[in-house]
Amino acid sequence: MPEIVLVGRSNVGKSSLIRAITRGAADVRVGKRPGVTRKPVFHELDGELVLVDMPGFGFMSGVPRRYQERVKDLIVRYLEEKDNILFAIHVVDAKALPEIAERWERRGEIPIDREMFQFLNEVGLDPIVAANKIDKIKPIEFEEHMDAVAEALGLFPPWRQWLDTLFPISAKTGEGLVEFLEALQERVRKAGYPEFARFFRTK
Ligand SMILES: Nc1nc2c(ncn2[C@@H]2O[C@H](COP(=O)(O)OP(=O)(O)OP(=O)(O)O)[C@@H](O)[C@H]2O)c(=O)[nH]1
Ligand SMILES: [Mg+2]
Repeated sequence: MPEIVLVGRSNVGKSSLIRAITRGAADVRVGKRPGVTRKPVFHELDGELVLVDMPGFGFMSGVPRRYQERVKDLIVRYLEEKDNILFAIHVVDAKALPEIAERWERRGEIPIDREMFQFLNEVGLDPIVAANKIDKIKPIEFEEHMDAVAEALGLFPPWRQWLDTLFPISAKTGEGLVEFLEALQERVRKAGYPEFARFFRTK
């Protein structure tokens, strides 16, 4: 069965986003603590398309580094080996990402989200980015903040150059959800499955 895979750091809202885009049709566990989703979770839509909720990668407080490494390896191997993935949804915490990326860069490291985003592009998974939790960003800071989100992913600002790739959204308030659903419809059509657009109806 064709798959759409959701990847992202722990606690960014991957499970919440699945719940939002399927409007409760998928039974999804959402957690207060990072690391709630520990294995890929498969949500079948009408026995035709699978949404795959991957475990979160990156730092999680209270979780051994060994485990974090294993999760990252599992995700990379999964994405490399499967040939039925239509595209990937890369979920980021739009509020937290700029500061996290800056911390990595100050240490002379490549931010893990930039690395993942590049990897998804390299393996041809045509990633679409859900910049989640925008309800936590002050409206007056929104444009500048989204530029920083783009930059953290290695996309040159202004972020509005990337309107077909980067989608500000809140799984909590539903802001940006319609635009994101429309983009998913477009993506499944482009991938050769126009009939799957019905899974992403805007109402
Ligand atoms: N304010 C706000 N909180 C959100 C949003 N989306 C998710 N959350 C909260 O963020 C926390 C993590 O959400 P999950 O959906 O479990 O995140 P996840 O990416 O699946 O996490 P893992 O399974 O640990 O990788 C929960 O407390 C959610 O309620 C959002 O758009 N805005
Ligand atoms: Mg989860």
